[in-house]
Amino acid sequence: MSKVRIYTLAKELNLENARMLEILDGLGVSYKSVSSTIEEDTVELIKQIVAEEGTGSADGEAQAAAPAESQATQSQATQSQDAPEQQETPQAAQASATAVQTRDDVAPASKAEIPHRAPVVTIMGHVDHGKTSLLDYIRKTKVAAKEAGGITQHVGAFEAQTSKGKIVFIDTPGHEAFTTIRARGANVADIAIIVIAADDSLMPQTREAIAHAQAAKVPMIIAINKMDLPQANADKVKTDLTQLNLVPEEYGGDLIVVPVSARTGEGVEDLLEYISLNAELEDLRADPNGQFSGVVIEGKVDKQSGVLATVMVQEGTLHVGDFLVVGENYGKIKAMMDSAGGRIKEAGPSTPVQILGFSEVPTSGEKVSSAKNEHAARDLIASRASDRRDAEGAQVLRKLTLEDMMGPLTTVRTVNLILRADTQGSVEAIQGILARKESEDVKINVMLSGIGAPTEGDVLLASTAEATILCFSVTAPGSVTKIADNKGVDIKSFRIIYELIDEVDRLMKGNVEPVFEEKYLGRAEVRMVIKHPRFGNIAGSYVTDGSLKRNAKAKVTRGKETVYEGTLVGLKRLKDDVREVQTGYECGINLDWDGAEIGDIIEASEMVEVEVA
Ligand SMILES: Nc1nc2c(ncn2[C@@H]2O[C@H](COP(=O)(O)OP(=O)(O)OP(=O)(O)O)[C@@H](O)[C@H]2O)c(=O)[nH]1
Repeated sequence: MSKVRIYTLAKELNLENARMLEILDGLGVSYKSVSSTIEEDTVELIKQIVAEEGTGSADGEAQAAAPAESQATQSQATQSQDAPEQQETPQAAQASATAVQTRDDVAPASKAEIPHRAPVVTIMGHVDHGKTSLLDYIRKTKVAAKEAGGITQHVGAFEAQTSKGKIVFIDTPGHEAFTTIRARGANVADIAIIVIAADDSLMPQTREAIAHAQAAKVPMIIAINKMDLPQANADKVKTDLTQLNLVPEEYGGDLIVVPVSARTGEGVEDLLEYISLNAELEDLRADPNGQFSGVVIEGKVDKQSGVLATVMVQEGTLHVGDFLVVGENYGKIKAMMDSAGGRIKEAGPSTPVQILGFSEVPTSGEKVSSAKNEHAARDLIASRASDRRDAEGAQVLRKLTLEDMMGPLTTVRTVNLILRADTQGSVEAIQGILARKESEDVKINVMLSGIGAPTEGDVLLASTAEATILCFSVTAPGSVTKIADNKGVDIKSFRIIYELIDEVDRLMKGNVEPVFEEKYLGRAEVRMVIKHPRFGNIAGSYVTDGSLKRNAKAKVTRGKETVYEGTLVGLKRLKDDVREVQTGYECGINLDWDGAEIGDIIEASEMVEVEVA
């Protein structure tokens, strides 16, 4: 045997994988991941280094006893730049103040001292490829049976105990759950397992699942399932993956591919081991003493208990009696159950808990925070409600700031696309042309391409990744268009390839240099000020030039001085709300400001996009 896998050697020498990679980096050895193989000479060299350092086997026991601690010390130097972020929490600040005196009863202070947490894993893949069976197998073999009761109900996640520690599985398979959570800005999963049946290889939903994981930048592990079947062909799956630019390790890439069978259990231990390895490399940490934050995995109404919500604790610790705030609702935790149905009093990071105490059913993906007491919970809700109102009111204003619309001009931009066409030939032809269009400033990212009409899944992906769906010779069914409209996703269909390419040009150009110009609309003179019980002051005005439009930018001048700049939030003509009032007419103007006085001039303008050649 001449070559050895990195993680096997790490195990043999009782070294953390991270440390092993450091040594390899120091030696200038290139590798793809911890499961890459290294030459025998290198192995010998590493053994010498470890022996000289006196790390590894010699003090292996100590390391094993405190892995978080040892890794912390090793990576302290590199991680210190991350530390300020963590130190901002009051707990952490307090901890750093006391850390010098005693280390025993002190809250973690810097990232390196924050304990590791269990990885949260999601399973995605094509229908019938075995997602549920795989989850069931893991649940059956890796979840400790509860002493009392024993009936585990579906709560949306479960904790598996493996030889490498705890792994938390989101047990709603499929990418809908994944995207719904992500669509709300939360990321729960640390690792995505993409299940591919060995007798079926890559299918449309496999591609979708891969695109979802890539869009979320969540590391993937491929599980080739149904290896027990005589027609299983793992090599075909691996070759097919390379066509998506996903290259398995044994072909020289860095994609981890594990053959498994959910029926016989073959390979499942390996899969769990790879998950733990990956988690170790990701260096997942969370502070159990920090400010609590979590995400709703699932919410439902139970006939007997009432509203039940499964929350994934991401940071801090939850206790029975804590007040929780979700959106603009709050609740007090009356009881907490772990995912196996046992009652618990507290729950730390990476723990899915079922909570009784919410009055409204929270939606998956909603973020959960805690409040000291009921009063603080109400305050938080009040401030959220007011922020929301401000945001709603400011929507028009926001449209007007160039930065918001364009972002910084100097960075490389990416146009995210989902491509749908009638045949594989068309897909390839379009992709070929698009590949030649990329420039230094604008990258084109075809997140997903497929044959046939766009699906609801495409729309979900497009909405989270801000992608445009381009169709060639296929059109979206009405149900999909409706969802796209709701989510603000553009679906564009073309019958001529070059029209589609023109659209891409437009998107690329739009992304690089949209230029906005302020266009004068008209002005009005304030003739009287009317106090309105609900809307504040209304400026009774006469339009002297051009026209005024609702939602236009407004500037109020008094003599030579500009006294206000903001938005014309409402326009009335004889008590009716109107969109526009022309010269020579009287109207009531509602600004988001109450200071207008008789004689003031209100000038309206709007920002318009200028075509760039
Ligand atoms: N032979 C064999 N059959 C399997 C294996 N895993 C799953 N199956 C079978 O494949 C079928 C589909 O399995 P499921 O676990 O329901 O697949 P799924 O991906 O969860 O399907 P959906 O929930 O419908 O998306 C079932 O009949 C399983 O018994 C396996 O490893 N070997």
